[in-house]
Amino acid sequence: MLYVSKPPFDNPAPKPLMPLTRPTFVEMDDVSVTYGAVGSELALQAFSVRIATGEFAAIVGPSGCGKSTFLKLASGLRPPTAGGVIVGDKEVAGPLKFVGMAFQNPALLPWRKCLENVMLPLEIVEPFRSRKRRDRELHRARARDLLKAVGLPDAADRYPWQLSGGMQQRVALCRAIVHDPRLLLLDETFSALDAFTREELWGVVQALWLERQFTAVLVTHDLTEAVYLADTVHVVSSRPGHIIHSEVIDLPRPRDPRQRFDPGFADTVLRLRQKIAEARQ
Ligand SMILES: Nc1ncnc2c1ncn2[C@@H]1O[C@H](COP(=O)(O)OP(=O)(O)OP(=O)(O)O)[C@@H](O)[C@H]1O
Repeated sequence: MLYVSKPPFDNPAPKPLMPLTRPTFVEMDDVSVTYGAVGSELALQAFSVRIATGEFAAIVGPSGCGKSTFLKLASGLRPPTAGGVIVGDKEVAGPLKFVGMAFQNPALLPWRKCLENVMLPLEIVEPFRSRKRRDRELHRARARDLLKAVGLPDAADRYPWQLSGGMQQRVALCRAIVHDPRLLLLDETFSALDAFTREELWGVVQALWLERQFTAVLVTHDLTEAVYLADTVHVVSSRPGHIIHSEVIDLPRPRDPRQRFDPGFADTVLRLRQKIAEARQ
């Protein structure tokens, strides 16, 4: 059972802890990660977190506190040095097939048209891979439908370099979810975009998440983005990172970017900012 503080929108002070009843999907207990020789570069220490199935969680914290390291653990790209990492009821023992990832850089393959970029995971991840030849047209339709869903109906036959940065990031989001991942990891996915494009992409991600109901974890430096998108925001201490504050964001869905000007929203952002400032001291 996950215990987090209740949303504060009617009151600037955090409310007492309350239970979140959905089953846990990502669970880390007392995790440490050391890079290099033992003890030389301790990135995470005593890091514990629970993220519920279908939840949208955000991880925020000072630069270098271990946010990306957390994503490597959750995706199975890196084992913990100590402690346990359970995702989807199983101890993580290697890269997980049911994870989708989108990064700050869309990292699309420039020699492939957008449709073929979106289809890439279907060529790698089972069971799609084995059915690649037989289901080729179905896979193309799947990718094409996703491009339509994110507002890019005409991008399928264009190359990434023919699109704007925001359009490329939409294509990257399609690629991240085309294989129906149970867990979507977003590593500063919106941080290189201009303010308007970023807001548009928040809406795109929220709509995809509401429709498909995967578990999502967003790592970001943007507290407004975290409060706007997440059900729960976790604040990580400075290195070696561990969670020092967790807060439920109880705004109704679907959320509207205009809500960020509400006093309660601003109070929450300010409080999280204060927590990060304390973490840096
Ligand atoms: N491959 C590596 N080898 C050695 N040290 C590393 C490696 N990757 C990360 N680190 C160190 O581990 C710590 C945590 O890094 P990480 O990238 O997880 O932090 P972060 O919170 O995502 O940083 P930022 O907010 O700046 O992106 C940092 O001190 C970093 O220098």
